[in-house]
Amino acid sequence: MSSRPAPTASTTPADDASERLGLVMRAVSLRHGNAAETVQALDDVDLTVRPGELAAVVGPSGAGKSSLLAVAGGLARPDHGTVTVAGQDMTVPSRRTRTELRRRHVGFVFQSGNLLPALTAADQLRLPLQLGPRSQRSGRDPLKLLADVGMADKADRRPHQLSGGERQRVGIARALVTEPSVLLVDEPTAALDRARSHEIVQLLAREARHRSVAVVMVTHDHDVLQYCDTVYEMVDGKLAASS
Ligand SMILES: Nc1ncnc2c1ncn2[C@@H]1O[C@H](COP(=O)(O)OP(=O)(O)OP(=O)(O)O)[C@@H](O)[C@H]1O
Repeated sequence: MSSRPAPTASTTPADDASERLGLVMRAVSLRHGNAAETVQALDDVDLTVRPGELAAVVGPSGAGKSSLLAVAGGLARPDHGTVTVAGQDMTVPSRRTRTELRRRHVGFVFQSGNLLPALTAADQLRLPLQLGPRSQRSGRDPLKLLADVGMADKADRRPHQLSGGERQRVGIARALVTEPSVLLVDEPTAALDRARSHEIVQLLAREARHRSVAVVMVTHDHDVLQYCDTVYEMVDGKLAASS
C-alpha cells in the first residue's frame, strides 16, 4: 500500500474540494427486480474516491460490485442517495444528460478490453475523441498515450493481433484518452496470468496518480491489492473498508 492518506471512512462527508473532483457516493441504495422478488444490490453505500486514488472493491459473486460501478457511472439510477463525479450529479433523470456526463467525466474498462475487432489500437483511441463532446475532442494524443501504456510499436495492430494483456492495455488507454475524472474498472485481470495481472494494476495505479484520476477497480484477484490505496469489501450490497 502507498503512503497516501488513510482511506476515507466511508461515512466522511464530502467536505473538501479535492474529494468533489473525484467520485462521491452517499447513502446509495439500489434494488433490482419487481414487487414479487427484489434484490437489494446496493444497501446504503458510502464511497469517496479522490483524484489520484486507486480503490479496489472485492467481494463474493452477487454482492453488488457491478451494480456499484453501474451507479457510479450513471448507467443505472439509484433508488436513494447521491452520486457525483467531478461535482456533477450522476443521478439526474434524463438518460441523455447522464450519457453526456459519462462521456465527459467517466471512463470504463472491462474484463476483456472490449475492443472493436475491425479497428487498430490507435483507432480504438481516436473513436471516443470523435464521438465525445466538442470540448473534449482534443483529449490526450492517442499515439503518445499508447506509448505511455507500452504499446507504441503495436498502434497499427487489430485486437486479434494482440495478446490478452496488450488488449487490456489498449482498453485502459481508450478509457483514459478523453481525460476522465473517474475510471471504473471491472475485473481487468480476469483473463490474464499473474505477471500480466500485476503489470496491468501497476499501470492503473500509475495513471491514477500521474493523471489525478479517481479509479475504482472491482476484482477477485487479492494478489494485486498491494498496488491499491484503499480496499473495500462488498457483501450483500453493503460496502465496508477492508481491514
Ligand atoms: N437486472 C437485474 N435484475 C434483477 N436482479 C439483478 C439484476 N442485475 C443484478 N441483479 C442481482 O443483484 C445482485 C447484485 O448483482 P451484481 O451483478 O451487482 O453483483 P456482483 O458482485 O457484480 O457479482 P459478480 O461478482 O458475480 O459479477 C445479485 O443478486 C444479482 O443477481
